[in-house]
Amino acid sequence: MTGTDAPTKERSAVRSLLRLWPYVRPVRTRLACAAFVAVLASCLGLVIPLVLKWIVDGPVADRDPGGVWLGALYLLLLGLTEAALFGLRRWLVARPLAGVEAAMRGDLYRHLQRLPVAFHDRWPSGQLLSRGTTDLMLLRMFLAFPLTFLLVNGVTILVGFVILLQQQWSLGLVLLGPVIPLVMLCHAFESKYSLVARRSQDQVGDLTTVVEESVLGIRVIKGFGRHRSQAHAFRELSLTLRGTELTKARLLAWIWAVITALPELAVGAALVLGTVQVADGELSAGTLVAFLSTALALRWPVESIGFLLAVSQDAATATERYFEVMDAREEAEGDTPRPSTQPSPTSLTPTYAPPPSAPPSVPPRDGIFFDGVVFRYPDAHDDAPPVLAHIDLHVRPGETMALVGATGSGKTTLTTLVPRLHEVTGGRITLDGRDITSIPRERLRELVSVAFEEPTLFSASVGENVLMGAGDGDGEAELVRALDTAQAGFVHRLPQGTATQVGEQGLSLSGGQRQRLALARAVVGRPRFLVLDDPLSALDVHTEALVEAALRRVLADTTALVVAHRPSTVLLADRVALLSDGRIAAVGTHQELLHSSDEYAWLMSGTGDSGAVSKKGDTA
Ligand SMILES: Nc1ncnc2c1ncn2[C@@H]1O[C@H](COP(=O)(O)OP(=O)(O)OP(=O)(O)O)[C@@H](O)[C@H]1O
Repeated sequence: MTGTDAPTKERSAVRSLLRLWPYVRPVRTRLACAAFVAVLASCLGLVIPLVLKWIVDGPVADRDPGGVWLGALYLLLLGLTEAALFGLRRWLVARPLAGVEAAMRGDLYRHLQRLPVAFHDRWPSGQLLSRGTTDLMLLRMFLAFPLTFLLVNGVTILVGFVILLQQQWSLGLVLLGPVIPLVMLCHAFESKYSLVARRSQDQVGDLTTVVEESVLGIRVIKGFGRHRSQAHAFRELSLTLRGTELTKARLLAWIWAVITALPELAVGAALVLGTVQVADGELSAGTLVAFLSTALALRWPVESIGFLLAVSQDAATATERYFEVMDAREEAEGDTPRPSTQPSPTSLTPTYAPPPSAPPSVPPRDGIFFDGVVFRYPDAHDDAPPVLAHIDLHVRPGETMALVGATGSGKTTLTTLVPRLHEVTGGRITLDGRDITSIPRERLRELVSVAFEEPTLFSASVGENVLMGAGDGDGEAELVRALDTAQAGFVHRLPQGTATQVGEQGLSLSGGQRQRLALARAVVGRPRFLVLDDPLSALDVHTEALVEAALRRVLADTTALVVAHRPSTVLLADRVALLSDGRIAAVGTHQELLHSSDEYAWLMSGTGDSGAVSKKGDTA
């Protein structure tokens, strides 16, 4: 989701904001108290003109200095009480609302961790970041200020008009004149502003994505001298955002001007009419002073409505964006369709029909068993053939199977299906005879350990990074063994050994060092099944040979599927499977395949053109 595919139709701000109720519910008493205190403070402000009327018509008219001093004292007390009440309101809301924001952020983070990989493939990370930061901050501000003040100002305006009509109903009616045009204009403003608010918040997300990519890819940018083009992309987006913000400001200026001007005109008309009435002796001077003071006291509550509506729209948009992520379905245990017996949603319409996958008729076997596995990425085009068209493969218990295939043939994709990072579209995978969809995910991911070609390290110590793959009881001894297997002895030469912090994505380590730590993480828990995606690609031949020797010992009691590009990695394996055109084209030992498969021989020789060979239609 980016700014470009944001909803463009009108939506109800109130309905969006009501979705916040479950988070606001626990602090509702405090919020209600704060609102009550604010209404009290605001209405106290309306008593000030009445005291003024008493001073003008009483002590001033009677030339009584003592009375004037008493009036001034009342005014001072009223002002101080009003200020104290507003302070109390702020104290009442500050802590609970920080809690609401933290709870929402916590839920968002937890949910993001549980969303399937397919979701993260689709969503730019900047969009997710901006929802967890800017949008939630907007919501906290909305709950702290505009929500209360929409209520407070509404009540103040209502009470104010009752006082005005009581003081002099004809002048009060003059002030009520602009209400209907103002309501219509506010409605028009809201519908326009909501669209621009959505656009602006999505653009903040896009901008965050560019900044994040620029920081993470700083080496590529510098290496290719791409600062200018990257800066240009950033400037373009930031200018677009600036344009959107200016549109927001223009709309706000327009509604603010209208909301200020119309009541001012009405107050002007009431002043003229009131002066005539005082001159005719129909109205006391004190009443006119009180009337105009009340009208002026209502200026801020009326004028702020434009601003409050705008902030409420921003908050409604932020709520909508927050729940777009929260509504995405998490990885659930038993929700996997059984595509081998039912058609998948995508397979109902495509013009390309994958070969019919036979129902899983073969009895489940021990080890890792791929039975007629079909896979298509959820966002793939309907016409595109599935990445994996029909995979039948059996990795026997304790066996190490190398997976070889041309670039883009689907090797990585196949490895992600075993720990259910993606769900199969058809067929099934069993581990020791048990369908992986019937194994609780947490258990499945304890059974299956993975290491990917692109190793990710977290901002934590080396030890913590490696032990992420360990069971609860594993400690120092397991860590040392895993580091030894992965030939990661270099960590002992780091400044604080295994306690050394490695930076974001392990930036302070070399590619090969990071790969060895990722490998150590994969083997530390002595997993029953191991899935390695070309785990030795960044190592020099000598280190690779050492890692292989150590891995062979680990792999002896583990069932492993290892993606391999190089003969040296293939030699780790008992057998090799060749993946071609979405199927397993051949299975055998390295030597057997070298003789029986041209494509395999070509892939291992590292020369020639893959397309030419793969078109030869190698068979098993
Ligand atoms: N998240 C994704 N969404 C859609 N298509 C994808 C996605 N990831 C990979 N693909 C496509 O699936 C195909 C197989 O990709 P995969 O990464 O599995 O190949 P591979 O055999 O591991 O390649 P390599 O040897 O280069 O690592 C490619 O055509 C790729 O474009």
